[in-house]
Amino acid sequence: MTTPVFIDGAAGTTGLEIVERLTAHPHFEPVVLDEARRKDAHARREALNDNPFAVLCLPDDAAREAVALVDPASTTRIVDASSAHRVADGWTYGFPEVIGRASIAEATRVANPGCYPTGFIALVAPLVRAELLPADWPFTVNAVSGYSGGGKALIERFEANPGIALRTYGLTLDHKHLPEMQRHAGLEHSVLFAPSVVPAFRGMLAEVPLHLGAMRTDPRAYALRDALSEFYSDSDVVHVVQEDDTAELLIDRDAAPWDGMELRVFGNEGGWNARLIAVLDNLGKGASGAAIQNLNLMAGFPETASLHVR
Ligand SMILES: NC(=O)C1=CN([C@@H]2O[C@H](COP(=O)(O)OP(=O)(O)OC[C@H]3O[C@@H](n4cnc5c(N)ncnc54)[C@H](OP(=O)(O)O)[C@@H]3O)[C@@H](O)[C@H]2O)C=CC1
Ligand SMILES: CC(=O)N[C@@H](CCC(=O)OP(=O)(O)O)C(=O)O
Repeated sequence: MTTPVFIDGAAGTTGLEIVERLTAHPHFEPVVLDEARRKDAHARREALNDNPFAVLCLPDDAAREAVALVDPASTTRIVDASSAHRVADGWTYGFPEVIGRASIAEATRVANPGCYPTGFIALVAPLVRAELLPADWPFTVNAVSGYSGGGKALIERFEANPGIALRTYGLTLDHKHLPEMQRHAGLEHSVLFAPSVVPAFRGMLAEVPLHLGAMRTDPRAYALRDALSEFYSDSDVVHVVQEDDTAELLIDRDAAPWDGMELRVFGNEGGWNARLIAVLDNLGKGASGAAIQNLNLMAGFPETASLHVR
């Protein structure tokens, strides 16, 4: 006996990966609408109300519309992969390691984190909570994503233009991920965010460079690594790399799907300056993998069932 999960937006980039993971899942089965009905409001309303779980893999406006289609008396529990509800009242932020697994387990409305915020919040939230980094610090995050991060439109653009070697964007400094980064990392100020896209299908590096010597909390790089390591010690998804002597980090053009995340802390001699770097798959822990992890916790199944964790 498997538990049905309706995927609204199953034909999209994130939706397809969720269907793939749920098809291989021992306890869930994906429910999708056929091509003729996948945007039909009546068919979607029925599927949204008649299944115990629904995952929204839609643009923000369509995700809000989907939530409005759910009858207030319906028992359907929702995971929204869009950015529509990540700082909204009544929604639980779907980052089990940071928010707490119990909060996800009992939630009826879960907002999946954005891919870039997943890396940033994973690095910064535990260190701010431990008062190693000041909550009022002017944080910067530099990040690189595979082009699937922009959904079908950006995939088409990159695949039609193989000459693009790098695209930096967010140049108006008002990226839609700023509110969730500030809120869920527990910061007093908005983050300065510099995202770029490279010609690899999937993959992501999110980096927070820090002048530790200028902070009143006066931490050292090794202390940050130790604190992160302790914080994630019970996670089978997030892994903190110890004693890091890696000279470079690469994004592969043809990487396989991956639902884990690695956190790395590099420091100069003396540990006065640091580069905190999260390595993840924008479509894995940054989207579909996180959605499955949240569904597993909500349904009481093993947290990593059907996840690609190594
Ligand atoms: N790609 C990523 O790495 C990540 C994406 N997300 C979020 O997940 C959501 C989906 O993104 P992504 O999969 O990349 O986007 P895509 O553009 O690849 O897919 C979106 C899908 O939604 C469908 N759709 C649009 N409007 C409706 C509607 N009214 N009813 C039913 N279906 C509709 C689209 O249909 P059609 O095929 O006809 O266009 C498309 O299939 C977005 O909110 C995105 O921000 C979150 C984290 C990471
Ligand atoms: C490369 C690229 O375009 N990335 C997307 C974010 C992808 C993601 O995290 O999705 P959400 O917006 O739902 O959070 C962007 O910058 O808007």
